[in-house]
Amino acid sequence: MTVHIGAEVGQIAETVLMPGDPYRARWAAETFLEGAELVNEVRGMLGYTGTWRGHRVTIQGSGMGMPSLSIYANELITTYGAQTLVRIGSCGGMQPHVGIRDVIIAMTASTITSPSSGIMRELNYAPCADWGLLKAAVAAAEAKGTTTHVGGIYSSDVFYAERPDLDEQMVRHGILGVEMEAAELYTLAARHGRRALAVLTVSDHLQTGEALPSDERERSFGDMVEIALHAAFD
Ligand SMILES: Nc1nc(Cl)c2ncn([C@@H]3O[C@H](CO)[C@@H](O)[C@H]3O)c2n1
Repeated sequence: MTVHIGAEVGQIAETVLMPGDPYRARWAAETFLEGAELVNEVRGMLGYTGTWRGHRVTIQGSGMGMPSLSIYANELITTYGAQTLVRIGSCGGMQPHVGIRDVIIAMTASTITSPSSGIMRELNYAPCADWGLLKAAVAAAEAKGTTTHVGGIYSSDVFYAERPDLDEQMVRHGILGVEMEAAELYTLAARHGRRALAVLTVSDHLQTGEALPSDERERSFGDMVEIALHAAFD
């Protein structure tokens, strides 16, 4: 066990899906995994391990924001030997052609700052997804007929942003959506030679103000989880 994860070493699979919301970890485990067992509930950040099509998978909540994700990703990588980490979560759409319910597969993740900014100092490091995971995720999404967008996203430190000038530059430069975890996940995976990807459902839209009705969120998130599982194992 670690400071923040109560599982025994061996109870966490080499492949880990990381939703921000621990209750979504429980829902995804109950919906997609066989033999799912609760392996973590420290601080209520639920984690489950089971199998999908015979493949061992852990679904572990990351919490909201890069500092929280950094804690769980570091411990999953360094103590439990996680090799593949796929963030599954929601994001806000930032382009007119990106609709709510669409899925964004994040090639890169821009930030103003991240937990790794301190060691990067003046280096403008470019966090990017694992190509093999990204390629498999796109193939799975196309096979499912899910409307998908592949490109750059923005990992913000705030949900209640107050920088319309930044939003303008991000939209101008093609940023597809905003969330709060992927950039640090990609950076940590690169640091430790692991594979990482973020598969996101557009739940809100910053331009149109549209939001996914709560009763639709579950089904939309189901497509995202399936894409993430295929990405990891196909
Ligand atoms: N900044 C931000 N903005 C919008 Cl429009 C979001 N839509 C979903 N999220 C994600 O959902 C949580 C915030 O509700 C965070 O974990 C974040 O990754 C968003 N985060």
